[in-house]
Amino acid sequence: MLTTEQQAAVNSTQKFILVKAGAGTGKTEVLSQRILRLLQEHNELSISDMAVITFTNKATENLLARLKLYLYHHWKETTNPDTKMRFRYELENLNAVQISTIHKFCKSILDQAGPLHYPDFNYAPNYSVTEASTRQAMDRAFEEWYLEKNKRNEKIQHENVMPYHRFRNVFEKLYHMLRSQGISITDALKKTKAELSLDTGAIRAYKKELVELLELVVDYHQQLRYQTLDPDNLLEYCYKLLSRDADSVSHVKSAYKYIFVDEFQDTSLYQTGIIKKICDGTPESPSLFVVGDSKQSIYQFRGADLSSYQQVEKWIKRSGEILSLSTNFRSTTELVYLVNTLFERIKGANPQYSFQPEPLKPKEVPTLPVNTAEAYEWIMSNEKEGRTQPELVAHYIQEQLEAGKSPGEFAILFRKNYQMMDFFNALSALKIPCQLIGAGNFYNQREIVDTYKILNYILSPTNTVYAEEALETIYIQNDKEQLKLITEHVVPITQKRTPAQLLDRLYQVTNVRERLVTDLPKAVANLNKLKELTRQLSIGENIQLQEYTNWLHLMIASHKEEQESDTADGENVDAVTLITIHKAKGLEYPIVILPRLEEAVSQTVLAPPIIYSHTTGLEFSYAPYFGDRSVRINSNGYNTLIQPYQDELHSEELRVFYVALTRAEKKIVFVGDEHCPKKSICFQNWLKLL
Ligand SMILES: Nc1ncnc2c1ncn2[C@@H]1O[C@H](COP(=O)(O)OP(=O)(O)OP(=O)(O)O)[C@@H](O)[C@H]1O
Repeated sequence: MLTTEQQAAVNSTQKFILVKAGAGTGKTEVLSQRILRLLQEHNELSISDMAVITFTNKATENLLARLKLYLYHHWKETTNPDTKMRFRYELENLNAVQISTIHKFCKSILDQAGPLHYPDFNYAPNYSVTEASTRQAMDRAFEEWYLEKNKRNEKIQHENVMPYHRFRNVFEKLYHMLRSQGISITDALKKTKAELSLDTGAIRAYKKELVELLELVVDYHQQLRYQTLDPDNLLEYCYKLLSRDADSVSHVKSAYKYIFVDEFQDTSLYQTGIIKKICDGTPESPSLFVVGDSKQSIYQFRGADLSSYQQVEKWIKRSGEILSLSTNFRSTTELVYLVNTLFERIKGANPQYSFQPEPLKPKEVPTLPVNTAEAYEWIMSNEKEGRTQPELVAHYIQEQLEAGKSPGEFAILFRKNYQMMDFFNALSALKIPCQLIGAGNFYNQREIVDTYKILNYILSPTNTVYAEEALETIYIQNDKEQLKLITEHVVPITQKRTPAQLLDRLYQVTNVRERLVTDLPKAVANLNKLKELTRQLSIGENIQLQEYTNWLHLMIASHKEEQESDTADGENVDAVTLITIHKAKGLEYPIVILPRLEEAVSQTVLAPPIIYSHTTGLEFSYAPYFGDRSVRINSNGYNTLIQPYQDELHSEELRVFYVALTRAEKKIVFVGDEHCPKKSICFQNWLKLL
């Protein structure tokens, strides 16, 4: 039974509606019920008159399943033959209607309008969507720029602070960040150039190089984009198209009478722009129904922008209706109180974080004092002494299964993709049925990511960050002697061997395959596969280790989150689910296990060499590559930017943590380590506030 608040959202007759509410309060539920109500009340309406935008492929599946169920029930219950026929038709059409991610929605608009030829954006009739064009543009720009510098005998300032491959890496991240956040690169260049005239000496030289490279990359990317668009382009182009081409706007308006957006807190600047172009308040404008929770905005790295969400909120406040829901239907009273108390305290201790705790109401009013300790338990590892988290968790689940629980009740939620494999292997070793969601991609397996880390070390053995990262890998397993072997036997031959030969050498020197083959045969198979892929990659191309490492990085990064379909993921099987917190958004599980709570955001993420200021453009902080790395060269604006930047990163971590905790229906199992440093900003230390 819907609550009064929920009914208000389902039945509101306003044209623009925002439902703003915390986790588990039924936002997706009211969105689905509203669709059903509209179909029931308007005989002429079909679900194909609606566009439903979700955030991930997983969320699309989830919503489709709910709609299918409601349509089916209505079809079954109705006695009116016309209605029966209509609902049967709707059910059959459900898979063909526009229920999709924003990327697919934009693609459908571009496909309908294209091919197009504007001076700053165009695309071929048969364009494909891939990440490859960014890499190609980057390759060409770097190659050309370095050549040109050499030809003119000009010194490259960045060589003082980082080797070629690292510079490329840093630059690629910068370019991706600017584009995914919808920052106009023309503006970024203009602002940086304006500051450049105020800078002097080395700072000016560094900035000048960044500007030169950015201009080149943009130029090449523009040329390549005719045939291949990347996911960021889809949103950018769709926005530009709708801003300039009134016919395209009219076409979308006539195609849809209703637009629904789930998880609107993860909207980006472009997405907001697209929605506002379509739902512009004119009589032909489709109605808009959006649901969101600012506490669950966790896709900043892909361009999610809370200020865009807040703008839409203001706009809907003026032209429509804002509704809220307060009862959490997902979790037990103890869990609801736990979440309320914990986030209130974390925010109290860290007022600088952009996170507004809003207490949730439990579905049943408690009569006795609520004991939040019943909502969770702890598992403490001691990784240093070999009491590892994957093993402890696997044994915990085994005991629970012996006590009568079923595997399908458990979900292990991870902060990072690469953390999953060890747990999967530990569960498999105990023959516990388990399914990995969305991590079935080769390049994100731990052994491949570890190979990338080792290659970074081989390329820059004096870099302490790389050395630390290398120690943690499956190659080294914190054995400094192993690292020494690599330094002595692999580092000196980097120039003389192909990447495939170097991998072979690395495997031999570290004995990695022999050490892993019994416990992790799949990891060994993957390492062999990587070597074969590498061999094929170098055939016909004289590829150097630096380029190879860049390529590997791109493979890992571009498969990072769900850009591509992940519909092959198993549904409704009685198995323990292993999934990232990001992918679990919108989903729910009886018992949630949260491992690796002691892991903090890495220093490389917390202090990136280049960041962007909306007033002064690109700002940087570099440590000299040779010599004393503690003496940094910072551009004028970097120091004032970095603290708010880090606060924002930690705010996002807090939101990720909120999403994780609110997935649970009955219980949460926290998994931390006895050696978690007291001062580290991590989930484990936040939990001490309980
Ligand atoms: N009125 C209700 N009565 C019983 N159960 C409900 C009611 N409303 C929602 N639920 C259930 O509560 C759970 C959470 O609902 P839903 O997933 O729609 O919440 P949400 O606000 O979208 O959550 P999140 O923000 O975490 O994605 C679901 O299992 C849903 O079926």
